[in-house]
Amino acid sequence: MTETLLRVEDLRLAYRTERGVVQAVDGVSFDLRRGEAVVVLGESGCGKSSLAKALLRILPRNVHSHTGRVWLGDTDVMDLPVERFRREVQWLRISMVMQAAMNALNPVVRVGEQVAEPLVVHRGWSRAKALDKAAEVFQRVGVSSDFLARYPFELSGGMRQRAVLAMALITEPDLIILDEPTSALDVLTQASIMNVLKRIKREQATSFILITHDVATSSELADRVALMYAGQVAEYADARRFFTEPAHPYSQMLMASVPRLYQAEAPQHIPGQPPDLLSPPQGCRYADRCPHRFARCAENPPPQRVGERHHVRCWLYGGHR
Ligand SMILES: Nc1ncnc2c1ncn2[C@@H]1O[C@H](COP(=O)(O)OP(=O)(O)OP(=O)(O)O)[C@@H](O)[C@H]1O
Repeated sequence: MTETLLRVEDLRLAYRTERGVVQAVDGVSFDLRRGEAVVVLGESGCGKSSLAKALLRILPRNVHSHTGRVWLGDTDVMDLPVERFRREVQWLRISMVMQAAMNALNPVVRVGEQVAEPLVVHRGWSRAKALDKAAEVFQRVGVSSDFLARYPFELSGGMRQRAVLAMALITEPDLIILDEPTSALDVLTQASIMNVLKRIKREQATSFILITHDVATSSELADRVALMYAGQVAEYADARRFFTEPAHPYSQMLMASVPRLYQAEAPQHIPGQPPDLLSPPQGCRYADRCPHRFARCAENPPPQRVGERHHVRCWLYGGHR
C-alpha cells in the first residue's frame, strides 16, 4: 500500500471580525497518500483558501483560533514552533501557489532569480547553482530557459503562472498546495498547465492539494475529492466514485449543476444560500437546502464512514434514517 503522506485531523481556523467570530475551517479531516492529488471543491466562501492557510500556517493577524493535527509523515507539524515550521517544512516539504500568485511576482526582479530564490534561502545553494536548477525546472513546466532573464511584465499570464509553479517545484517538495492556479487563464492554457501537473505527479510522485471551484478542469488531475460546504468537508471520496456516484445530497446537486456539452436538460441550480459562517446553524449545515432533510438533521452530523477512505457528513448514512 502506498505510504500516507499527510493526515489532517479536526483542523479548525476561526477569524476575529467586528461582527464576531467566523469559523472558516470547522473540523476538517482527510488523508493523502504520496503521489495522490486531492481536489478541494466548493462554492465561494466555503473555506477552501482558509484550509490552505491553516495547513501552511500562513495566518492573518485577526486569527481567533487555529487548532487540529496535521501529520506529515510521523511529525505533527502543528506542534512545531512556527520558526521551525518555516525553516523545515514550508517550501522544503510543502510548497504553495497561492491565489493570484502570478500577479505577486516582484516586477523589478528577473523571473529566474525569483524562481531560484527558495533554493538560495531554504537550502543555502549558491545563486549560480540555483539558477541552473531554475533553468531545468523551467523546461519541465514548458518555459524556455531564455525566459529566466526576463522581467515578469515581459511574460504572458500563462508563462507567469508556469514560473510561479516552477518556484513551487524547485525544492522538490512532497506536497504542493495550489489555490485556483488556473482560474485567470484561458481554457487552452489551463489545460496545458493541468497537463504539466499530471506529468509532475507521475514522474516525481509529488502530492497535490488543488483548490478550485472548477469541477471540469479539476477532474483531470484528481485522485480524491474533498467537497467543502460552510467550513466543513461534506464528502471525501475517491474521485472516480465522487464524479459518478456522489453520496452527499450536496455533492449530488453540485454534480447535477455542472453543464455538459450534449445534455438536453438544463443544468440544475441549488436553491438558497450557504449559511453565514458567523452564526452557522447548530444542525447539518446543508439542511436548509437539502431535499432529503429529516428530524435528525437538526443535529450536526459527524463524518460517517461509508467505505474505504470515503466519508460523508450526512445522517442519511450510517443507519440513522
Ligand atoms: N482574514 C479574514 N478575516 C475574516 N474573515 C475571513 C478572512 N479570510 C476569509 N474570511 C472569511 O472566511 C470564510 C471562508 O473564506 P475563504 O476565502 O477561505 O473561502 P474560499 O472558499 O476560499 O472562497 P473563494 O473561492 O471565494 O476564494 C468567508 O466567510 C470569508 O469571508
